[in-house]
Amino acid sequence: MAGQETQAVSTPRKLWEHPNPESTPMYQFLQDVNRKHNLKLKTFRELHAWSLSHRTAFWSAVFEAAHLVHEGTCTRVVDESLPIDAVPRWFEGVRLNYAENLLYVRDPAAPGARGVRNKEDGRVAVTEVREGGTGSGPGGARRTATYGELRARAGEVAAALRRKGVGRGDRVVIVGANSIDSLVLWLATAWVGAVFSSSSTDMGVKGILQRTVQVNPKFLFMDDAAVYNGKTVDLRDKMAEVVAGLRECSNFQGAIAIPRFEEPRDVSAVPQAETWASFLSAAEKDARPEFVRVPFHEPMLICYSSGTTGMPKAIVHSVGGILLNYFKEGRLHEGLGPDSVTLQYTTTGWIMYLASIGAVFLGGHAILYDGSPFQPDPAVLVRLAGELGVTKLGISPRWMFELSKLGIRPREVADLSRLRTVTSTGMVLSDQLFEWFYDEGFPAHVHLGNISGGTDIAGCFGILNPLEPVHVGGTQGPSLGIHVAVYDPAVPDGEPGREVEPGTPGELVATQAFPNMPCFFWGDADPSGAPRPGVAVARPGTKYHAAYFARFPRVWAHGDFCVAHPATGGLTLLGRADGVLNPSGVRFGSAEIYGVVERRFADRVQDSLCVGQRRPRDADESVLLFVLMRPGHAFDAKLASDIKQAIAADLSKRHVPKYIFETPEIPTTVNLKKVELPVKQIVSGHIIKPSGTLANPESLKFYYQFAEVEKLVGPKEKL
Ligand SMILES: CC(=O)CC(=O)O
Repeated sequence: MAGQETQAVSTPRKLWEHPNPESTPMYQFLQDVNRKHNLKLKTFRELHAWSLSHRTAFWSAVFEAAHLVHEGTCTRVVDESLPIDAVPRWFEGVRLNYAENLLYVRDPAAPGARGVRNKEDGRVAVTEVREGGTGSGPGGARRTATYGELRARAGEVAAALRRKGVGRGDRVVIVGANSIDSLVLWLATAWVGAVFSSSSTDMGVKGILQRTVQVNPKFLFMDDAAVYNGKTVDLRDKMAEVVAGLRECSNFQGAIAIPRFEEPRDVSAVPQAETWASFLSAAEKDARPEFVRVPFHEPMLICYSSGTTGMPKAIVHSVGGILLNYFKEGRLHEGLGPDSVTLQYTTTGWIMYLASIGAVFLGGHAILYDGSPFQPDPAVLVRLAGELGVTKLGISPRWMFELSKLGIRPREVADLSRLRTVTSTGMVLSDQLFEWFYDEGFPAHVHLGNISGGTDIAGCFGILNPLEPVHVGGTQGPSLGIHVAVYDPAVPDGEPGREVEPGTPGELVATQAFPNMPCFFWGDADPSGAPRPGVAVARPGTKYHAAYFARFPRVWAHGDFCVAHPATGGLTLLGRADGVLNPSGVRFGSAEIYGVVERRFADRVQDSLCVGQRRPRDADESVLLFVLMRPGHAFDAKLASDIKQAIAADLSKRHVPKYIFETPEIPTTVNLKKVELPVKQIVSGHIIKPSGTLANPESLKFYYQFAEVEKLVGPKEKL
């Protein structure tokens, strides 16, 4: 597809459709809406259109279907007259608690005043699998917790937090694994009305502090060790450095070391640190505290944008927004429920951590995996999915790519008969991986859901739905209740945007408010810190507005470049908007180039990075493509020329990069997303300060020489 030209309207290959759509929660929800509102909606698209034109009715229906444990009476669902940049409040008058909703269900008939009953005590809620604990390798571990155990443990930690003075609005941070202990801490933090924030143990100290200092936490919890890629890492030195960095935080009271193995490590040499056991012992006899139910729009979770060039944004999400949106996505779009067994591969430092534990909210069983997805071998997650009867696997295109290159066919590795859904996010899912998934990878009955959204909305703009088929390429379509549109990228910043026709690429925007917009950025709205009990929550400030509303007035610009398919209505992501390539005025996404390299050269090229170069002296933008070779394969002029020819043939001559070079390393975030923006800035002549979010900041040094690319170009275009 070329730049701003319109795509030919041919329907891509159909890969999957639901054998019995009427059995799905999405269909049942549609019928409920029809009954209640005397409507005759038939299709997902009709339901989606209604969800936009009747926002109050739609979100009320989601609220009712979710059976949220709450108190208070909703005085207004939302002021529909407010534009999205007013960041309207939702469900005013409703108070609720995140942990309570994960551990209990609403039951007005239950005895007692709270109108709730336990989620079944004996049912397994979570299974933690540490790398190596998959039945095939030594040294690993598995643990499970039932709903009863989770409730007891979270209650005990909540009591300890209360005793230490942690309450509504205080921040508690963890640097920990995707483990039961981390989940227990999250539940306990939410239990007392405090705000939770997590980072992964593989982040560098600078990255952890760039995130954590911003939110001025009362306590840091940190694992005392980690396992990754077959290695055990002692984290006590890192803990000491993080504690030292947190001393500048006025609220900070100390660190608690969580034992990652049976035997806790001695942390007596870490200043201001105590063990998990000593932290808990102080509150041993305390009664489990009452849940602190907070207003719907009050903060529950802080996550961070990757901030590949500057400080990460500390994005604050509300308790109500998270719960309601997760019900909409998990239950309606993905069909999850009490019978579900989910495995979302993620660290605690990525927004997918929320999805990783989401099954607990819906009464299901969440598998928490900690470690490399390729240890002891690349089929490990497939075997685990078969063995534990996983019904939904959440994974990334990178994982599928590696399996496809290694010739691993998941359907031949394990019994995947119980698997219903595989979701993929983190990067653009190429067309060839869609085809691989059904032709070679997974059983035909599995629903492949390409999803896209992100940390900013703790959810998705483009998502799967069971009422429409899956075709090659893109997400199936928009998420209910979110008015997604594609705007003309040629409109200058700050000027009113205009929608482009389906088939024409542009910037992904949302035009109407939705409940899972962030409440504010920490430190942006209210530098003094937390909301105080009884005081209204802070409102978004200038950084928030600059992040989303500066591009087009009164419209949320998400920073993604995408195209809506004219025939299927699917939404295909083409890359980040700030990475859009624009040589000679032709705009296209880097994902289009990656698709060709992946499709045609994956046997030799492991990965690639494509950026635009525009220095002050340049009249036009040049496109630079960097390729990372697979071990044992050499880069040469012939390969560069073959890649150029393939891009010309598959896309157009105007897509062909001006230069192709070999690179020794591609910069990525700790969540393994490759990052283009710092490289784009570097090759355009800027000196940048790498953010602590990068997994390999040193890799950026290589790219500075390309600011003077003309001096480097030899006959082979190779360094
Ligand atoms: C849902 C997502 O979009 C997750 C991410 O890649 O940030």
